Amino acid sequence: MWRGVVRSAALNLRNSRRYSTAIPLPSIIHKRGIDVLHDPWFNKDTGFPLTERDRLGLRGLLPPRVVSFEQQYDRFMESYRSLEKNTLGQSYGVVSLAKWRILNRLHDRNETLYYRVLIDNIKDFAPIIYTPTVGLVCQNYSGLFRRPRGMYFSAKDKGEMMSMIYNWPAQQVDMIVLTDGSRILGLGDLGVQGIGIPIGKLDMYVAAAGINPQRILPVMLDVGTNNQKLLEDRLYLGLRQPRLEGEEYLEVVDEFMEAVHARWPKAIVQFEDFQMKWAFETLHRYRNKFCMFNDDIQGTAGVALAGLLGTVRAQGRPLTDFADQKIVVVGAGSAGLGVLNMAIQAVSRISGSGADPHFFLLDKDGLLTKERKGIDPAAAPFAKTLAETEEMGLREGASLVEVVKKVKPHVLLGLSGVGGVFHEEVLKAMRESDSTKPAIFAMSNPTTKAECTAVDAFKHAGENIVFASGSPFENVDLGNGKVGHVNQANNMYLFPGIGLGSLLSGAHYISDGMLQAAAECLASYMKDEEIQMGILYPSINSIREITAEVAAAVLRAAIGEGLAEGHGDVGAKELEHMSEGEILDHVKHNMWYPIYSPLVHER
Ligand SMILES: NC(=O)C1=CN([C@@H]2O[C@H](COP(=O)(O)OP(=O)(O)OC[C@H]3O[C@@H](n4cnc5c(N)ncnc54)[C@H](O)[C@@H]3O)[C@@H](O)[C@H]2O)C=CC1
Ligand SMILES: CC(=O)C(=O)O
Ligand SMILES: [Mg+2]
Repeated sequence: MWRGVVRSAALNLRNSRRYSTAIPLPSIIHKRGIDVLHDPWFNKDTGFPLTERDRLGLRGLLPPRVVSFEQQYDRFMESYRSLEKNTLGQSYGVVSLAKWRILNRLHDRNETLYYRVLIDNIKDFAPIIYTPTVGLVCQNYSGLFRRPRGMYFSAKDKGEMMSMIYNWPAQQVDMIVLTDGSRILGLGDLGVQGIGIPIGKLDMYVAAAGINPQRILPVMLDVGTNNQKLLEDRLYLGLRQPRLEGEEYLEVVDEFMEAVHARWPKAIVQFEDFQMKWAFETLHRYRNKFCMFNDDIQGTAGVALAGLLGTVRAQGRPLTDFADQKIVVVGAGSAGLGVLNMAIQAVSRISGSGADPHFFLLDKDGLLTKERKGIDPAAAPFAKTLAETEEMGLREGASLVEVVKKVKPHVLLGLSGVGGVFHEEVLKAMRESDSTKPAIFAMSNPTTKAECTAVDAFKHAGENIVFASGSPFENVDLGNGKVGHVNQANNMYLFPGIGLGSLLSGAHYISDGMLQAAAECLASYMKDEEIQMGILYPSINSIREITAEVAAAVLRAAIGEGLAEGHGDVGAKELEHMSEGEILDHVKHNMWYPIYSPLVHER
């Protein structure tokens, strides 16, 4: 048994060494003695070789035996597997928080080992450090809090941010994920507790894009919360005040962006889980000024578009038929509108025609039409005209069931944040779809907010559907050896590559062309045989490979548009002269891989 564990771990180590440099370069450290053991960036626990123990003043501070990295790895995995065994039969919440705790303790102690186990076991661990468990962690963050991670800028820090940013210990930061906690997954306003999302997203950056963990920065902008329960919670760790609004709010975000830009002008800032009004407002405000993007609007759009194009291929039709697909989008928020924007642009590109009438958008009040009172300006361009709805026998505010029955859509796509909104009647109505392979995308997170479960989708909508969800579900056993494949339609397939490609390009801003290149790369990644089997996205086990491809596509687009200025010692001219293959190699070469590097002490 034990030998088996060792063998498979060794295999994993070999497999994932693909993007590593053969001999690790030394890392300069300014600490000695016990401080080294307490620094998770440099700590190797019992793995410090004797010579290094001498050099860093560690002799006597550790038990005498030197344990190899592989042995440390196996020891952790054994503890993890026993925890799994010991918590069998307990509730989802108890088990997943226990798993999160054991990983979090390793994260806090030894980042090199943490990221290695994460990379090698990404399928098992992504659901813990990312959706769905990260949602539960955010909901319980104030109680779970032990050690800080990332930075917190609050409404009380106005006027101080330019100096505060220098409190961060790293010289260089490449990637920042920023939230104000106002719309955490489908869980609503979680205030300061939303910091779990930037932490989880940046873990995915390290695992998928190989961003060096010493160069990432999770950030919480605490401008208050409108969540009454949190305001009354005695453990709540954030500001106890209602959210700032209007100019007061924007002044805080402006000051933060200026401070980041002043210290790290080339850092990429990913906006994450902002409520819709601020998601769109900040994107418009900063996108030409800073190298930033909004993952919920732009990352999600690319992943959804890749899935939508996949469903056309799954029907055995050419991509030009995308323009004929009838798509019902449920949720007119930042994610749903982002998807519609990108899908409509894709229709124009593919078919050469203008805006397309085959998209139907619903929000909490049903079908959106031009008749809607007080329609949000961002949603207005997608509202149906009276003539269009009358032609379909529909009306303003028609229910989802009515819309599905009348439209017979090829695709039903949920980004509503409402669990179970694709109920039995809706799913059964999808059996009358005009598609030979109707597609159901239940993209809301976490699992409790998915518009339907995978089992219900295959049970009610039929076995010939293509199914995707934002959080992972197991494949569905359809009997007689048949399997209903579950895809994970999550922006994790794009944001790491968008971030890495943009970083290596050194572009001043992230253009539509760079984002489109990312989506197209993902869309063309899967082979026809896989698509025929309903597999629209790569396995999460190959997330490092797909991320390298996406990053290379983004970098190529930046070079093509003349936006690339280069990064580090590779300048614009060198990038321009690289072939496609060389660009991909350049990306891979820049992906950090967790191995212990020799530590050299400098005063
Ligand atoms: N799978 C993925 O990669 C991603 C998933 N999401 C998920 O999408 C969900 C929505 O995110 P945002 O658009 O940013 O939120 P949002 O709050 O901006 O928008 C939610 C929209 O859903 C609508 N809605 C609420 N109840 C509804 C109902 N019963 N029927 C139809 N529509 C209803 C609202 O009116 C609103 O238009 C969240 O659960 C989030 O986790 C978001 C980004 C990426
Ligand atoms: C995946 C993601 O970004 C969200 O659910 O908000
Ligand atoms: Mg998000």
